[in-house]
Amino acid sequence: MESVPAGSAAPPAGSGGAAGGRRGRRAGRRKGGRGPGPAPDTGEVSESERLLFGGPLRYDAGWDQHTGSFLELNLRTMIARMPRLIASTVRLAHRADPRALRRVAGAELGGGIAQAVGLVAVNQVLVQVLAPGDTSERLVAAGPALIAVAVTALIGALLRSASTAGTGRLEPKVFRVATEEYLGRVARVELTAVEDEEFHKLLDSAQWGAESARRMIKFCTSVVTAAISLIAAAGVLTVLHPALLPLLVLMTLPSAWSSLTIARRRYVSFHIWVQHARAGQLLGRLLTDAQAAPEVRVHNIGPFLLRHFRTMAETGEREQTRLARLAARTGLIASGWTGLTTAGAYGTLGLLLWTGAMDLAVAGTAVIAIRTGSTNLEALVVQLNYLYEESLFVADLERLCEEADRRLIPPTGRTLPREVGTIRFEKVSFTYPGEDGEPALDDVDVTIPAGRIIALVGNNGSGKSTLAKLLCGLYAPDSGRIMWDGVDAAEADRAELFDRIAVVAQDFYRWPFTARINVAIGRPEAPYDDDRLDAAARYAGADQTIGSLPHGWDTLLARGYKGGHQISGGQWQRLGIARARHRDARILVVDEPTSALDAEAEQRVFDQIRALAAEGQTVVLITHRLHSVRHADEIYVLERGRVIEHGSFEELMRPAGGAFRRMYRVQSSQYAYAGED
Ligand SMILES: Nc1ncnc2c1ncn2[C@@H]1O[C@H](COP(=O)(O)OP(=O)(O)OP(=O)(O)O)[C@@H](O)[C@H]1O
Repeated sequence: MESVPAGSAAPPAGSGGAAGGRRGRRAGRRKGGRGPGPAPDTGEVSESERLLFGGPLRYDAGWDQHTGSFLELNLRTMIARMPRLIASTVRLAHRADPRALRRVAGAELGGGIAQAVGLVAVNQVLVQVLAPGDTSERLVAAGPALIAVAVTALIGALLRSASTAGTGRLEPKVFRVATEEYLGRVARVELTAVEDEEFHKLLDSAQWGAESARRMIKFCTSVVTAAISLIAAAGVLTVLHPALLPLLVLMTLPSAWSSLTIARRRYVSFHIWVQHARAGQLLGRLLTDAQAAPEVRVHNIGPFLLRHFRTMAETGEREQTRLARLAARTGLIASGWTGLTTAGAYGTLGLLLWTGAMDLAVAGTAVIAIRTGSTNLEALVVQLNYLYEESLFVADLERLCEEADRRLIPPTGRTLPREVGTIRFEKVSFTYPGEDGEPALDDVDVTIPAGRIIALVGNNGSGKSTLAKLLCGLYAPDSGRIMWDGVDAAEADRAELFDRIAVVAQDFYRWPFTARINVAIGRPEAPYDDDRLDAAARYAGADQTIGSLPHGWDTLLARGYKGGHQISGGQWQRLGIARARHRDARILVVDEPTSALDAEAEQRVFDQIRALAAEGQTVVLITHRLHSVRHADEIYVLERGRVIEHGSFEELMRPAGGAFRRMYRVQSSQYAYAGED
C-alpha cells in the first residue's frame, strides 16, 4: 500500500480507484467536506470525529450511491457486462465524432490482426532457427519470417499511435457533447424540478457523467486493445496446439483474480482512510475560513480545532499503516498463487516437450503468446473495472437527460394577447412539491389591471413571493387559474409570458461577471451599449456606484478573482433594479426592492416605481415597508396563504379597518418621535 500524504484525498496509485480518485477530488471541491459514502468498513472512528460529527464524516450526495460499486463485480459479471459497456461507449463516441470512432476501431482491429500475424511469424522464425542444419542456412531460411515479424511490429506501432491520436481527438468531443446535452436540458426544466431533492441528487451524480464519458473512451480503448490482443494470442495458441489454450487460462486466471483482489482491497482501504483525511481537511478549511476567522480568534477556537485535527490525523495514520501491512500480505499471497500456476503451466509445457507431444519451436511461441495473453488478461480485468464504474455515472447522466426531458418547460403554447388588459388570479391554490403542510396559497383571488401598482403585503411566510412566482410562470397552480385576459397561463407560451415580465427578486442573482453584464443580463439578447446601460443605472441610482468602480462598467464584481471588486448589499440592490429596468418588460415584479437601501435611496426607488406606472407599466410590489404602498392602486393583504383584505390605502386605513391598519400603526409608532413637529 502506497503511503498517501495525510490530508491528500488522491487515491492510492494503481488502486481500483478510478472513481475513488475522482471522489477524492470531489471531496476537495466540496465545501463542508462531508466524508465518503457508506464505505464497506468504516474502520476506527476517532473520539474527535465522534464528538464533532457524531461519527464518521459522510457525504449525502447523489453520486454517493455508487460508492462500493467497484466491489459488486466479479470476473463472471464483468465479462457478462462487457458488451453492454463497450456498446454504450461506442454510442457516445459515435454521437461525438463518428469519423474518429471509425479510425480508432479500424486501428484497434488492425493492431490485433498484426499481433496475431506477428506471433505466427515468430513461430516460423523459431521453426527455421531450431531446424537441423547449417546455422547460416537456417538464419537465411528464417529471413522472410524475421522480416514479417519486423513489419507486423512496425504496423502494430503505427496502428497503436493512430488509435492514440483518434482516442485523444474523441475524448474532449465526447466530454463536450455529454456536457452540452445535460446542461442544455437542465437550463430548460421547470423550477419545481430544480427544487426537487431527487432531481438534484441525480444532477449531483450526473454532472460527473460527462467527465466519466470522456474517461470511458480511454478505458474502453484499453479494454478493446486487451481483448483483441487476448483473442489473437488465444487464437494463435489454439492453432499451434490444442492443449495450449487451457494452459493460458490456467496461468492467467489466478493472476487476473489476484489483480482484482488487490485492486478491491486498495479501493476499500481508500474509502476507510479518506474519511479521516476529509474530516481533517474540513478542520483545516474552518481554521483558514475568512467567515469563521473572527470567531476563531475571539473565542480562541484555533487550539481546539488543531487538537482534534491531530487526533483525526493520527487515526488516519494508523489506518494507513494497517492497510499497508494488509496490502503487502495480500500481494505476497497473490504472487505465490501466480508463481504456482506459472510453474504449473511451464511444467506442463516442459512435459509436452519431454514426451515429444510438442515441438520446441511451438513451445517457444507458446511461451511468448502465453506471456502476451496473461498481460492482456490482467489489463482487461482492471480496465474493465474502471470502465464499469465510469459507466455508472454515464448511466446517471442518461437518466438525468431523460428526467429533464420529462420536466422541460413546454416549448410552445397559446399566444398571449398583444396588450393584456388584466391578469386575474381565480381561486388559485398552490402547495410546494414535497410539502404536505398548509398550502402556500389558498383559494386566492387577485386582479392585476395593466398600468397599475398592485401591492402585496403580509407577515413573513404569508405567500407574497409565492404569488409573484406564480405570476411569473415559475410555478403552476394546483387548482384555480391565472388568466391573462382570455388565456390561461397554464396553456400560454411560457417564453412569451417570461418575456413580458421583469423581476427584482429578494434574492436576485449576483452574477460573478462585470458590472456591465450584471445589468445587461436582464435582457442578454439586447445590445450592451453604454447609453442604454447608463440610462438603466441612472434610473436605479446605480450611476454613482458604476462611476466609483475601478474599471467602470468593465469591473469584475466577484470576490476571490484577480481584479475582482466587492460592492455593498445596497449597491448590489441598485444594480438589480437597473437590471430589471434594462429588461424593459411590461410587468415589473419587485420583491422587497429596498431592504438594503438607505432611506433616501429607498424613497427614490419608490418614486421611480410610481413614475413607471404613470408610463403605463404594471407594477407588482411586495414590501414590508407599509408607508411605501400609499400610492398603490390596490393593496392585497395576505395571511397564511389567503387574501384577508384588499382595497386602496385609504379604504384599508378607515377607522373600522383591520389587519393592514393594525400593521401600519405598529410600524409608524416605531418612527414616532415625541419632539416631532
Ligand atoms: N421553495 C420553497 N419550497 C417549499 N416551501 C416554500 C418555498 N418557498 C416558500 N415556501 C413556503 O411557502 C410559504 C410562503 O412563503 P413565501 O416566501 O411566499 O412568503 P412571503 O410572504 O414572501 O414571506 P417573506 O415576507 O418572509 O418573504 C412559507 O411557509 C414558506 O416556508
